[in-house]
Amino acid sequence: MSDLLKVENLKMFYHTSKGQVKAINDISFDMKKGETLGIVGESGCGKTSLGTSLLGMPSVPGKYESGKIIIDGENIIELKEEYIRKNIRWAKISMVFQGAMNSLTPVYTIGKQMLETLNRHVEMDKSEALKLIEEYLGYIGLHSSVANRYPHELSGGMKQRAVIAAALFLKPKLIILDEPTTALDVIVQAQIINLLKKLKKEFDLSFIFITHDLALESEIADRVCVMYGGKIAEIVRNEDIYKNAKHPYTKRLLAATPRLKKSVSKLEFIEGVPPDLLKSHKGCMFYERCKERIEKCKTEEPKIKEIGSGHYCTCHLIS
Ligand SMILES: Nc1ncnc2c1ncn2[C@@H]1O[C@H](COP(=O)(O)OP(=O)(O)OP(=O)(O)O)[C@@H](O)[C@H]1O
Repeated sequence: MSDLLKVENLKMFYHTSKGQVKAINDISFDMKKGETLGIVGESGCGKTSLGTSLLGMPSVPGKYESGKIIIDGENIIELKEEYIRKNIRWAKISMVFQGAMNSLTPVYTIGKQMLETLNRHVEMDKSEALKLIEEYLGYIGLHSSVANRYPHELSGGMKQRAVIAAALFLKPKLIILDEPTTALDVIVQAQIINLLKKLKKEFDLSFIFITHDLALESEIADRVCVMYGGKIAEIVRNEDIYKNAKHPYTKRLLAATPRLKKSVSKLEFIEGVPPDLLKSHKGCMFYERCKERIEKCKTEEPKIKEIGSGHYCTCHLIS
């Protein structure tokens, strides 16, 4: 598989009145075409910030500090907003935002809202656009009449399908899905996961799947990227995560995840709180909460290392 995305030493900070929030702090990884990369981590570790950064639109007051985001040979960070809007966003990389299905405007029909999304990115006459919308509703398993209905007339699963369809319009290569199944019941959650798997095959897609649910990642991801405090703690192949995760934080997250196939006498939790990203940190971000820490972890920041095929870890204890 060839490279689809390469992220090198990416830093994106929010410049707030209280100081800089180091939400993305020196992150590097790459993705192959056709790959699904899961991004997991506790609330506030930078998952959404990574998604919006990759899309070329960190939310205000976020700014790229350094690094590269290379998609199809172009470094998004160096490109002008107008060029990104016309040639990259939605055309090569699109995003289903967290809670998108709940931000559908209640007073417009689904068709009108899809039409607006389409018009924002491509010039097309109305009848052509409506035909395309019908076609895409079909891909995601909804009847074309859904275009004439209002959001309150649809179930959560149907609304989520509609926002996924809008992300597909320009046939991007990579779709970032931010918590796409949160707030849906488990049956609908499974339907959406199956739909994504089907679309992936049909459209030859790659996904970045953001969630705090490790069990869900094991259903869809090829590799799982565990984030902590604006950094990558570990990237591990899905099939290895339960038997070969190495980073103390990944191991603690796994111990805190309910399992169907294995009995767990007691679900653990991770004592302490995630680091304040407004503060400067010297050593490892996980130092305060790590049960395996050594002296070096307090003062020296660990670097990310490849420790196996496609397996990366940022920990002094692992070589
Ligand atoms: N627009 C913003 N302005 C200032 N700080 C922000 C902004 N957006 C996010 N942050 C901060 O950046 C850090 C990373 O936030 P982010 O939303 O990326 O985390 P997350 O892992 O996606 O969290 P969640 O799982 O709760 O969605 C947090 O400390 C958050 O408070």
